[in-house]
This record gives sequence, C-alpha cells and structure tokens, in this order.
Amino acid sequence: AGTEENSYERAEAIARYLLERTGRRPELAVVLGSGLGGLGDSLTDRQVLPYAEIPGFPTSTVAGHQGNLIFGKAGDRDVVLMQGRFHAYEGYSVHQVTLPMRVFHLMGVRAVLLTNAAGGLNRDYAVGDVMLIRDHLNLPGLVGCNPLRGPNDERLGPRFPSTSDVYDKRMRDQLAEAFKQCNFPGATRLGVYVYQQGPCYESVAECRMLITMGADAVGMSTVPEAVVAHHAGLRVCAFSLITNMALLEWDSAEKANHEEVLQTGQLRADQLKSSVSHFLANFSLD
Ligand SMILES: O=P(O)(O)O[C@H]1O[C@H](CO)[C@@H](O)[C@H]1O
Ligand SMILES: Nc1nc2[nH]cnc2c(=O)[nH]1
Repeated sequence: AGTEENSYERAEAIARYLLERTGRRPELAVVLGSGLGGLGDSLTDRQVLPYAEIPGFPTSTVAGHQGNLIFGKAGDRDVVLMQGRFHAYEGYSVHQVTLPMRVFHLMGVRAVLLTNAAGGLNRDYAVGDVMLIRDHLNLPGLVGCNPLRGPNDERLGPRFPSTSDVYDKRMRDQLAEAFKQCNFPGATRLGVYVYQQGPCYESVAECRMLITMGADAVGMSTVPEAVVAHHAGLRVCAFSLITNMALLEWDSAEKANHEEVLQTGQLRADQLKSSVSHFLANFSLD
C-alpha cells in the first residue's frame, strides 16, 4: 500500500532476503527505543545484521540507536529485534519509518513489542517509571501525515482500519505481569502516549496543551509503527520508559536533552532486560 517505499513488493523482497540469509522464523518482533539497545544482549543464539547490509532497508542516524537487526532466542522462542528504529525527523518518510512492520508481517511474525523513551506529562509519574501504552494520540496522523496514506494494498490490510483496539490487552497484561515478577524498581503505569514528529522537544505551552488533550507521556516514535503493524493484523504491545519529566513552568532552569534520555535508559537497562526477556520467553501467542 502507499508508495514504493513500503509497497508489498519491497517488504516481501526484504522479508525473503532475511528468511533466506538467516534461516530463522521469528514469531515475535521487538523495537528498541532510544538508549534501550542494550536489551539486544539478552537474546541467545544471536545473529546480528547491520541495517546497511539489508538491501532496501533504511539506516539509523540517531545516538542510542545502533542500527542492527538481531535474530535470536528468548527462552525457546525465536525473536527478531530492531536495535534502533527510524524516525520521521531523521528525514525518513512515514512510509520508510514503518516499512519494518510490513517486513516482519511478511516474515510470519505474529506480534510486536514496541519500546520507547518518552517525556512524562502526567504529574504522578517519575523518571525511571514504565508506562504501558493503553492508547495514543497520533497528532501528525490527524492532520494528514498518516502512515497509511496512499493507495491501499489489500494484501497488507484494509483501507479503513480501526484504531480503537491497536494495543492488545492480553499482551499488555502479560507484560505488566513480567515487570511485577522481575521486581521492576520503578512504578508500572498505564497511559496515553502522544506522538509528535520532533526533533524539537515540546515548549512549555505545548506540554500544557498535551496534558489537557489527555496524554500521559510524549515522544517522537512508536505510533506510526503501531498503526501499520495493527493494519497488517499483528498483535501490538508497547511501553515507554519515562526518561525525563516534561517541563510545565516557564521559569524552570532545566531543559529537555537527549543525554538525560540516554542516561535514564542506562539506569534502567538491567531491570528492563530481565523484565523484557521474561516477557518474550513466557508470553502466550495463542
Ligand atoms: O522514541 P525513541 O526512539 O525511544 O526516542 C525518543 O528519544 C528521542 C529524543 O530524546 C526521540 O527520538 C524520541 O522519540
Ligand atoms: N517529544 C519528546 N520525546 C522524548 N523522548 C524522550 N523524552 C522526550 C520528551 O520529553 N519529549
């Protein structure tokens, strides 16, 4: 559907290349957010493919996004993991940003876990908490930059997909259980993620507006991927690591910065690794 950039033919060619090159048949895909790339170490029996070696695949340009596709195992389960994602602010079209979801679907992947680093808008949240995503606000999507814009290819999903049910409740409950079982030290929240295209962090007035709109955390990713994965019939689950708190006062001396985002990822790396590995190995796909 859409353009040449994420057409069935392109996604299918990449899927075929990956299946032939690796001989793997992953059931589950994971996308790692900013500073969360260390989670890639948790897989066993790993095969690492730099994006640059995959014909037709975009490459990573952002610090904290290594740019590798990692095939491996979590327990007995075959998993494929993106150590680094693509963002629209890098200059990629929303079709390129979401191409991997179609590739995964055509490889036979049935479910995807999307992770990200996000700013906390909800005043009850604290840096280091995890927010399981219940729903989203797709700001660019509402004003004409939807990843499904363009001709629809029915082989990839319907013309008019629902989005009231993007985030799979059963998967989310199992993810919450994994955080609990592994004694994740931050709180585990449930909330609404708002996607804005970036690369600027929000102004104070924008943060105030986003709160009144019902958002609990803000970031520059995940939603386009979730929409395209859901369109293709994949089960979707997502969480945000709250890496910084959005600033709501004009006289604040602090300001949002990517170093802090990466540092919080580092701070929680080990605990995230154990919770996510536990989830990947144990969650039921039926
Ligand atoms: O959403 P991920 O990829 O985790 O990254 C988040 O962190 C970066 C900003 O610090 C932005 O890219 C934002 O989207
Ligand atoms: N837009 C946005 N993205 C982020 N990623 C990590 N923190 C933030 C933030 O505060 N705002």
